[in-house]
Amino acid sequence: MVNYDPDPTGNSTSPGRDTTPAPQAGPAVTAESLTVVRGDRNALKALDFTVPRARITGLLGPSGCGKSTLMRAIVGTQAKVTGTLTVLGAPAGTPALRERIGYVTQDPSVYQDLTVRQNLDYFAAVLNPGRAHRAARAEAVARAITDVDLTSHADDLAGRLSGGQLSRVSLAVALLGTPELLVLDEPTVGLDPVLRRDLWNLFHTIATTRGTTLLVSSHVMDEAERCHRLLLLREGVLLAEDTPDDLRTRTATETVEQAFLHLVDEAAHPETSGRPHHKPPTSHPEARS
Ligand SMILES: Nc1ncnc2c1ncn2[C@@H]1O[C@H](COP(=O)(O)OP(=O)(O)OP(=O)(O)O)[C@@H](O)[C@H]1O
Repeated sequence: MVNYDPDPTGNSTSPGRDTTPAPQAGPAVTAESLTVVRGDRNALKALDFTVPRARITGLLGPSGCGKSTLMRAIVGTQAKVTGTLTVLGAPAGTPALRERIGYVTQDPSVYQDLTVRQNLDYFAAVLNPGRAHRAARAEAVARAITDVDLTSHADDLAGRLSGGQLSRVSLAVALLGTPELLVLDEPTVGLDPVLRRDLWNLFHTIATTRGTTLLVSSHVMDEAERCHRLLLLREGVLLAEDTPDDLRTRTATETVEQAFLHLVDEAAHPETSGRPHHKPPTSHPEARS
């Protein structure tokens, strides 16, 4: 443990040519020898990586590889973290970081018996209380509802929304505070292809126009193509930290999924490393669309 606060209670969405303005400062997240113990095993094993500012970094890997654990460490809710983890210039878990980070977990955290707008009004009031901020709150709520495309459901009870709609309400809550870092744990699970595309478009808009850093986890490998950078994780080990293009080039593969499988094989059989897989293997069992 070096700098982690142990008690944190306190139509294409592909990035293609990267036209995002250059980030102004150092990385949003820097990890050195980041290790997390969960139960009797290491869920994350001595990870070194950075997350650049104002970009979308995809955190990809199969179920159970440690994606949520890594996100929890970054937002400061994970116990038994060792190594160095610096977030927006401060040790992860520092209380002052809370209002600078938006975190959406896999479980929608909204009140089922309130409407979408009432939920957002409530969280806006918690973030920015007082009569003097009423107009600013109303503006923030209206913008967040538009951002996640829930205008037509604004007055529906959250308890009557679909899973995908509910997760968009959670995202809207996270957007209320205009966070510098947005950490999204599998935000597109259960969404139809149109909504997934729209959400990825939104992520790009947020990164490009607001300069927000996004860390987005997924185990759907084709979503990797929509990220500026990737962290590929397997069994708590970082297999790669690269752009999708460079990853494909260096593994001589055509898709990030093939690149992932190449790296898995390479890690298992280092003696054959350097021998690229030209032929795509059958679909990875964890990949789903
Ligand atoms: N509460 C817990 N206690 C002990 N071990 C846990 C706990 N939660 C998760 N783990 C273990 O930590 C490892 C990483 O889990 P994690 O939830 O971070 O994976 P993930 O990549 O986010 O998976 P998924 O894609 O299924 O959400 C797994 O081996 C898991 O079994």
